[in-house]
Formats: sequence, C-alpha cells, structure tokens
Amino acid sequence: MFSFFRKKSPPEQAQAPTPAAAAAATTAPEAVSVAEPAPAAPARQGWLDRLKNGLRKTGSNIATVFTGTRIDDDLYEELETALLMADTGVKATEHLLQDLKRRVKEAKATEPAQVKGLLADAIADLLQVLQKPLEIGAHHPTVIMVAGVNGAGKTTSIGKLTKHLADSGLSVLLAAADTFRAAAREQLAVWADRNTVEIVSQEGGDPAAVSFDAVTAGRARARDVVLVDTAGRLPTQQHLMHELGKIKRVVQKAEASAPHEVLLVIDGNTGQNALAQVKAFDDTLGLTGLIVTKLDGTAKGGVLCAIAREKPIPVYFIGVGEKLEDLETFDAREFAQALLS
Ligand SMILES: Nc1nc2c(ncn2[C@@H]2O[C@H](COP(=O)(O)OP(=O)(O)OP(=O)(O)O)[C@@H](O)[C@H]2O)c(=O)[nH]1
Repeated sequence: MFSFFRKKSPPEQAQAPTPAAAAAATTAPEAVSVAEPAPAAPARQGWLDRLKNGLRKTGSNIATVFTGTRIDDDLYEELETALLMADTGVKATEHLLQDLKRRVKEAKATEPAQVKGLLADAIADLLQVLQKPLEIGAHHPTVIMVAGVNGAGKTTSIGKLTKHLADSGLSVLLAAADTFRAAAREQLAVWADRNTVEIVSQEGGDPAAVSFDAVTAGRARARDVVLVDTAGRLPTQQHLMHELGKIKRVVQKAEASAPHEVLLVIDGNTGQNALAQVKAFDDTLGLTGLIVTKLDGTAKGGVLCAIAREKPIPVYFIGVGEKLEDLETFDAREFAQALLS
C-alpha cells in the first residue's frame, strides 16, 4: 500500500525525498511515506518559500492586525475583515474568531503577538480535517478520475502526479478523456512518453468510451494506477456535468469498484467560488479528494478554511508552480504558518 503523505516535522526541518529513499519505499510492505521521506532540505525549503511567497499578501494583511499594543474589540474586528478579505468566508471566519477568543482566554495572553501564534494554531486545527494521504494499492488498478473547471490545472497536475507515482515505482496508465481539446491530449502524451506510463487516447471520441477502454486496458495489463483526465467544464453547464456523471458510470461498468478516487482540481485564485465548485462537483460525482493549484500566484489561501468548515473534502496535493516538482502533499500546520508568514 502506498500512502502519499509527508512525515510530520517542523517546516524548517522538513525534508524532500531522495531517489534511494523513494526506491526503498517501493519495497516496504506497509503504507509508507513516498512523497518526502529523506533529506534534501534546500528543495523542500524552496517549495515552502514559493508557497509563502504566493500567500504573502494575505500574510501581511493579517499580520498588521497584530501590530497594536492591546487585545481588544478593535483587534478582533480588524482580524474579521482580514480573514474575510483572505476568502475565508463568513462561517469559517466566525468559527476562527470564537475559537481564537477561547484560546486567548485559556492562554491568558496579553500581547497581540501571542494572539497571532494562537491564530496559527486555530487555523491549523481547522485545516486538519483536510489532511489525508492519497492511498494507492488497495485496488488493482486504482482508478483515479480527475475533474475541474477549464484551466484549473488538471492536466498539469496529472502530469506531476504521474511523476510522483512513477518515481515510486508504480505503473501508470493515462486516459485522455478530454477528447475535445487536442492540446490536452498532446500535453498528456508528453507525460506518457515516460517508460512506466502509457496513454489511451482517441481523437474526437466519446470520453466515457475512452475511460472504459483505459480501465479495461489497465486491468488487462496489470497497471497499478489508471488516471482519467476529463475536459474542463463549469458547474453551470448542465449537459457537461451530466457527461461527467456518465463517465463515472461507464468506468463503474468496466470495474465495479471504480473509480476509487474522484479528484477535483481547483485554482487557488478562484476565491470563494472554489467552495461553490467543490459543492457542485461533489453533488454530481461524489468527490474523494482535492488538488488546489496555483498557490504560488496571487491566491489568498483562506478558501481552504471555508472548505474545511463547510465541505471538508481532503486536500491530497497543492500546486505551487508549473514545474514537475511543484506539487506537494498538503500539511495543515505548514499551510497555516505559510498563510500567516
Ligand atoms: N503558476 C502555476 N501555474 C499552474 C499551476 N498548475 C497549472 N498551472 C498552469 O495553468 C494553466 C492551465 O493548466 P492545465 O493543466 O492545462 O489546465 P486544465 O485544467 O487541464 O485545462 P483544460 O483542459 O482547458 O480545462 C497552464 O498554463 C499551467 O501551466 C500551478 O500550480 N501554478
């Protein structure tokens, strides 16, 4: 069983994988950490820096709340505004303020700077519900369906995820079920060039049929993972949402227990709309996990708090750039610290 998570460690000492450690992980009988088991601190730090950089504006907005000398109503009001501005949403903001006041009382805090630390704890605790590893190995193959709105970063994330999986010694078969956009198939074919990766693709074909063929081929060829890339669509496009439901049903026909994971890729810059996307795609597909991309740009990051409070679906990975290594497992405490740094 493969479990894509990172061992708990403080962000400053957090580490990235070495090929040797990853190779060792492939032979371990139990669930193992293959994402980042061993040293390479600079790479890990570089990745964290990109996350912090992306969320810097949110961090400095919140930080100014704690520059005063007193813990009073004004501080909490300013914090409420800063959290709402960071896309945290009304419900999560209310929850965080209440929780923070309780913590401040319990800790008998007297300095605003202490409150900032307690806020980091409150956010980390709220986000904890989203921290869960993607597990591979209980099914052969594990079928992962990936959906999202146009341009959210689905194909890029599938490419990065494929590398994570292939680096761990897992064989992957890609299904190019985005049969509309030729560039999407070509983009996916680039990843398929790697030796452990094959692709099932069909120009202009029916996405459900391509998915069926891929799952059948994945089973026949004893692949570990079948990744199904679907075309981007908006939740308001009813016929395209129905098509997604059909893809899922047809995948189930090919393999009764599949899909084993249904992932939604969301662009971290979409703000509160991301929550609406999660709800809509979950209604149609029954989501099992999320990938949040583009947290290296102008994303505010608070929407993860809203998701944790209102629709807690695990965040398996977050993306902080366009390169292969820019996909990382989600760590609630690390994210909370990046949000406030
Ligand atoms: N900065 C940044 N860019 C990203 C990230 N993930 C994806 N992108 C970029 O976002 C753009 C869209 O990515 P795609 O992977 O093509 O998105 P998609 O969801 O497959 O698009 P459609 O198939 O059209 O729906 C590309 O330019 C990617 O390089 C990320 O984490 N950070």
